[in-house]
Amino acid sequence: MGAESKLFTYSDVSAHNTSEDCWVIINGKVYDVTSYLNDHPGGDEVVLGQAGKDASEEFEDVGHGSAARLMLDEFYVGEVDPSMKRPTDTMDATLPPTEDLKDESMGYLTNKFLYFLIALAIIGLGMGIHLFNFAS
Ligand code: HEM
Repeated sequence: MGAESKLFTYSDVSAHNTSEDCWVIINGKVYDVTSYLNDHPGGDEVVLGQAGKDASEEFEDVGHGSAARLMLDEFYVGEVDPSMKRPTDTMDATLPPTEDLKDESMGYLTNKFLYFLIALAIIGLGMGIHLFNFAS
């Protein structure tokens, strides 16, 4: 532990996603729970559903007691590289540009409508002058 902890990226961990090789991330720590799958009181399926992923929320939601928390040490293999962003964070980060694009296309349409109005006004003005000349 400590300074010697091994650092993994999210994609390193995601490669361990089977019942023969099952890693999960809980609160920034990486655990190899392969040997525990069959003994898990909540069943192997729920843990396998989180294999290779960040299971922090699921682990906390269940309200695991101190027995479960103490047990985690046994399976500890390292930490998630703190410089890495969670994949979901990266996905969220792509949302604003998509919104920007939408805004831009809206702006483009609004501009077209403005040009159309200006053209109408010029034609209207031309016709007005024409009619005025006729009248006088
Ligand atoms: C990966 C490390 C995990 C360990 C070491 C672990 C350990 C345990 C232990 C010891 C219990 C018995 C109750 C307690 O002490 O709190 C338990 C229950 C349970 N666990 Fe986990 N668990 C892990 C992950 C998960 C995950 C990721 C989920 C859900 C996605 C999960 C779902 C459950 C459920 C639903 C129960 C309740 C079972 C019941 O009371 O019938 N566990 N777990």
